[in-house]
Formats: sequence, C-alpha cells, structure tokens
Amino acid sequence: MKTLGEFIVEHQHDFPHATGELSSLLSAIRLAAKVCHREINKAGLVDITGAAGDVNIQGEAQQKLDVYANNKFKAALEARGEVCGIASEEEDNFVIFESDLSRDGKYVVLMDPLDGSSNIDVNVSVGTIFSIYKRISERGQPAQLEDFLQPGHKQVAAGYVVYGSSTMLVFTTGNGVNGFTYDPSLGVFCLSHQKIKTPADGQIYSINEGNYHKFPQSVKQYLKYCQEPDDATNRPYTARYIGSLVSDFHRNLLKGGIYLYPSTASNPEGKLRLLYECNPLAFLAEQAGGIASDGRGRIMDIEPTSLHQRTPYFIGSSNMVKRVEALVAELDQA
Ligand SMILES: O=P(O)(O)OC[C@H]1O[C@](O)(COP(=O)(O)O)[C@@H](O)[C@@H]1O
Ligand SMILES: [Mg+2]
Ligand SMILES: [Mg+2]
Repeated sequence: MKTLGEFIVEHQHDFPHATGELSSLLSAIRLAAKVCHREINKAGLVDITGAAGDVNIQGEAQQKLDVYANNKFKAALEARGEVCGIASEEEDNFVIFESDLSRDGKYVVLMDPLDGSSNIDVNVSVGTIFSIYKRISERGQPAQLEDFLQPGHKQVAAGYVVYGSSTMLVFTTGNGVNGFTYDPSLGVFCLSHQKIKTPADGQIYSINEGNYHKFPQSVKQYLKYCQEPDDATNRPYTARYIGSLVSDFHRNLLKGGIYLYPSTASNPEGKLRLLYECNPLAFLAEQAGGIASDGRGRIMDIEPTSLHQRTPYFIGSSNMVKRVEALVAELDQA
C-alpha cells in the first residue's frame, strides 16, 4: 500500500507552486495528527479529558484536548518554515510565527484543532480540520489579517483527520480527494481511499433535531420530505447525527447524505465557523462532486470579514443540497 509520504512526493507536480513547501507543510500536519492520535486513543487513561479551565473567544469552555491539539499542530507548523502564521478556533487572534524562517513562509493555515469537543469524554469520534492558503502579504513581513480572510475558493489545500475506529487523514489539493488510514503498528498513513466521489443522492440526513422549533420553514419542510415514506425515492431517509462535524461529514462523503446546521432564531448566523470548519470541508465536498451552501449560495464564494465568523451550513450530496436551496428560495425571507 502506498504511504502518504510516497503519495505526497509522487503528486508534488499537482501542486500549483511545486517547490516542495506544500509537501513539507502536509508532512507537518501528518506528524501532528500522529501525536494527537496517540493521545486521543488514551483518552480516559491519561489526564487528557475534561475542561482545561479557560473559555475561548466563542465563549466555549476549552477542553484539555482542544488545547493539546492546538499546541501540537501549532508547534509542528511553526517548526518547518513554510508557514508564516496560523488562525485557530482556540486562538482569539491569528498567530504570527516570529522566526526569520517562518516570516519568509509562503503559506497560512487555519484550523479547528479538535472538532467535536462535546464527544471527547464519551469515546465518540472527533477530528481536526485544516485549511491552507498562499499568503497575500509580502514574504519576509509578519503575516497579516488579510492573509486569513480569503474566500474559500482561494484555498490551495484542505483536509481533516478523523480519530475514530481508525484514524484517517483525508485531503485535497484541488486534484480530487484521497484518504489515508493510519497503521499504528508501522507508524504510517496508507492510501486506503483513492479519488473519493460522493453520490449525487444519498439516504442519510444529519442535523440536531433538538433545535427543530427554532429552524426556518425551509429546513422544517426539508425534514418533512426526508421523513415521508416514498419507495421511488428511497424515503424515509435515515437520520444519523454523531455531533462531530468531521465524523458526520466523513460518513456522508463516503455513503452520500447531507449535513445541515441551519440558522436558528437564537443563532441567525448558525453555529459553524466559516474559515476553519465550513470552507475546508466545502473544498473537499466540491472536489468529490458534492455541494456546500449557506442555503443561498456557494460557501466558498463568501467574502470573509472576521476570523471566527459563522454561517448556516448545508453540505453533502449535490441533489440533496440543491433541494434545500430551492426550499430556502421558496420559503425563507431573504
Ligand atoms: O451540539 P450541536 O449544537 O448539535 O453542535 C454540534 C456541532 O458543533 C461542533 O461540535 C462544533 O465544533 P467544535 O467541537 O470544534 O467546537 C461540530 O463538530 C458539531 O457538528
Ligand atoms: Mg469544530
Ligand atoms: Mg474545535
């Protein structure tokens, strides 16, 4: 089986700016993923579960693993020099890497170091999400806010790690989506899912129905459609909601399906963060033939205005997302 390292070297020519820097950056992510895999798999045995004691800028209690993963990915990315700065769910502001080597770095990385924090202590799969851009500011200068506030279609690479029954790293550089499964006995990621394509139609819907009464009419209507019996269209669909975006997305990517996190009366912008949750998975979905939308348009066309901004989110099989968009256009006030 081909390892991730071999794949990266072999596909270096796929990278638009093929100087080896993006390959080296991806290797840094691979290293941090291994370190986090080891710690997450010991959750419960070592003192890595529970709250860290601080609250992040989103007002969420940081879990120890949020902080651990944030530090490991940050350290791995800073150590190599290709990256001049990062933005993270667990950092109030973007972080400038100060060394001369890093100041000259070509890329910035945005990340959700630990996705699915509410599932850490209950042994349910969690993940890491990353998004990579070429900087806009001049090399040699400190990274700037503008380097991070780029629309999703400018991403040069994106991916996630899912720490589940096995640990997988799934990513794209704009040449399709490939998945690598970690073999702890060898310490390597092996190519296990080549050129992933997501079916245009699926039979799985993923949403926190506990918020039903706060949903817009379009989403209520769509849930009604999913639950209506109709043999011709394989309905009712199956409800599956893990509560870790990465894990719900991963399942739907492979099997077909739709993940929905709409706006609600109390959260008109929804819950999920555009820059380090929605854009990277949108790049993957589109590369696999799916769609990612805020209900009214392409997620990756949104012009970001702030690091931690949120957006309503509908992602997955193209025909399923298109149906939601049609209902939004028909039923929801603009
Ligand atoms: O508990 P809710 O409201 O359904 O939200 C669950 C969603 O929130 C998240 O946990 C947010 O991500 P973080 O855990 O990284 O903050 C997603 O992974 C998940 O899909
Ligand atoms: Mg998250
Ligand atoms: Mg998180």
